[in-house]
Amino acid sequence: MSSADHGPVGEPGRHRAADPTDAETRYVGPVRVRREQPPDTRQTTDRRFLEWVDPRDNTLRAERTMRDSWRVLRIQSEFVAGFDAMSEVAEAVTVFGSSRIIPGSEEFELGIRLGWALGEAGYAVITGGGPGAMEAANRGAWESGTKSIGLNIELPFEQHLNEWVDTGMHFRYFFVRKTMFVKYAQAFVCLPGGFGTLDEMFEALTLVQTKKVVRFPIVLIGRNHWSGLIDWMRDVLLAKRMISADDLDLLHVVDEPSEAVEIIAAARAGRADR
Ligand SMILES: CC(C)=CCNc1ncnc2c1ncn2[C@@H]1O[C@H](COP(=O)(O)O)[C@@H](O)[C@H]1O
Repeated sequence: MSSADHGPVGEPGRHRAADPTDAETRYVGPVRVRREQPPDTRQTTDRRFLEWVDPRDNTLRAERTMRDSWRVLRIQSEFVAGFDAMSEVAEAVTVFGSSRIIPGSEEFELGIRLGWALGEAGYAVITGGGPGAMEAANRGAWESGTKSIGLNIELPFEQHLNEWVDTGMHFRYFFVRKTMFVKYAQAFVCLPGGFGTLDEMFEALTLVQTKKVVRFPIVLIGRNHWSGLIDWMRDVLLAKRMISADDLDLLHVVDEPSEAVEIIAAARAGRADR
């Protein structure tokens, strides 16, 4: 190869990464990218997808139309890869919970015990694959010997699948990943958590309330953490008739993993009686 293939010899900066092991590597979906300008780490696929474009600007509008068409294919491929990866999952429970709790804390231990109890009862455990409660539940699942699944998401900062995942996927689109959480699980268990956990809990709740999924228990573990929210639902939402009394029964609040497993097993028995 001539030096012309590499650009002018001696041009400042051109040959700095001569040792290929020095080049930084990142993944854009299935594509490995090296030797580039640092990516704008705030730019995730979801963010670009949801970004507003002024349709009165003809150039931008034409670009958006083309980009969105390609995007549909990428979204499709993410669904296909997800369906393939999950096709052998039999009975499973999805566990949500704070990404911020730390190993050694009481809540982390609770997550481990939950993953373990679900595994012992014969369920695979699905989580968001990240740190905190997700890692704890995956760890308990792994240690029990059951399938330990992590469905990770691209976020504006670097993401790792926790080390206790045996089947892992990395999604670019939030809504594709959310479909997987519901489609392959027979129940949701929420450990204490923040906005992400609440989002996942309310999504499940509306799916059950509108009967998009049936006989699908949603168990909240940690009375201390959840009781204020339940009280607010009763005192405000129910009092104003924005929900009905049965809607409150869709949430089971418990303290112990074994109670969660009992509720899930009872729903399984109900499904078997159908
Ligand atoms: C240290 C840190 C913030 C890492 C974030 N890394 C994450 N990786 C994977 N899933 C996540 C992450 N953060 C939030 N989630 C999703 O949102 C929920 C937790 O959100 P939160 O921490 O409660 O609001 C999890 O159940 C998970 O499905």
